[in-house]
Amino acid sequence: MTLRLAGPLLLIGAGKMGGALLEGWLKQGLDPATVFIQDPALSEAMGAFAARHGIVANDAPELPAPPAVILIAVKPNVAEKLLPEVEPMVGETTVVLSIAAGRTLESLSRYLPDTVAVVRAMPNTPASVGQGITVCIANANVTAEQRRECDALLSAVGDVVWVEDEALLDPVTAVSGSGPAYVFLLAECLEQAGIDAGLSPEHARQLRERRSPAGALLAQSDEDAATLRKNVTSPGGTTAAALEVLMDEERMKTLLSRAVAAAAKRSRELSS
Ligand SMILES: NC(=O)C1=CN([C@@H]2O[C@H](COP(=O)(O)OP(=O)(O)OC[C@H]3O[C@@H](n4cnc5c(N)ncnc54)[C@H](OP(=O)(O)O)[C@@H]3O)[C@@H](O)[C@H]2O)C=CC1
Ligand SMILES: O=C(O)[C@@H]1CCC=N1
Repeated sequence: MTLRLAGPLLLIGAGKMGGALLEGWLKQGLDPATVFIQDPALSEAMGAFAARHGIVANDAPELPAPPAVILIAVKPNVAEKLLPEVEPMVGETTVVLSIAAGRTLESLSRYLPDTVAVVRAMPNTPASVGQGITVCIANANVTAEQRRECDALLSAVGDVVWVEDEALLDPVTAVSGSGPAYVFLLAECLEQAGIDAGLSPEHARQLRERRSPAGALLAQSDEDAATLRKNVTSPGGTTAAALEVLMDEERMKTLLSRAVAAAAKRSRELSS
């Protein structure tokens, strides 16, 4: 189904995540004429992307009507400073949708009138290929229609989960928001390890590029990750030798637990 909103979409901050979402929405048929980008420091690539699609992008785009959705996709510290500027753009039916890590509903609402509808969401960059996951929470002003619009936008680029407990957003940020970076780090490390083991950089890269089907298998299989891992591991074989290094004394598990705990802690710090 083609993605449509009841009014314009104002994207404030078209960087890596805002850009990834926009790419996903256009792929899902969102009319670029309804999208406006406000970003004083648009990258050359995003500027060219916007121009190619005929999207108005500057530091103060003129909108034909109050926006249905104002998407705040700037860094968390910028989001806070920006909110007083956002206030005059909010129309009667506008919902302010923020993806800023750690920015709570309370801190987002602080600079807006009490009646403004605000949704806090945590997406991830696989949204650009329609395979993201976003976890959201709405404040009490969000109407069923506004929730439907946010849901439509976010489900156009992947799965959407609504929660009632805002504290969940910290571990969600640590696992799914930041999670793609851990997978990319693994890919980087594997590529380098291949080179260290004697592969040419070209071969190591080629083999890395072929690894994404493992993600597809994990997504499509009825088996859990541990079973899929065991399916690769022949007793006494090569995988077992590698996993002994990674899993000895729960090394990998401990390292990832520490990494996720550090990210969740940082998310909580950003809210204060
Ligand atoms: N990247 C990710 O995977 C995810 C990011 N997020 C959240 O999304 C938000 C954006 O992150 P990300 O896309 O990575 O960051 P980026 O820095 O890539 O994007 C932010 C963009 O906003 C611009 N900007 C700065 N000030 C303003 C302003 N006053 N008005 C409008 N635009 C402005 C930035 O310019 P400049 O570069 O000059 O500062 C940049 O182009 C963050 O709050 C982050 O927590 C959430 C989930 C995942
Ligand atoms: O690194 C960050 O703070 C943001 C939030 C999740 C992914 N990127």
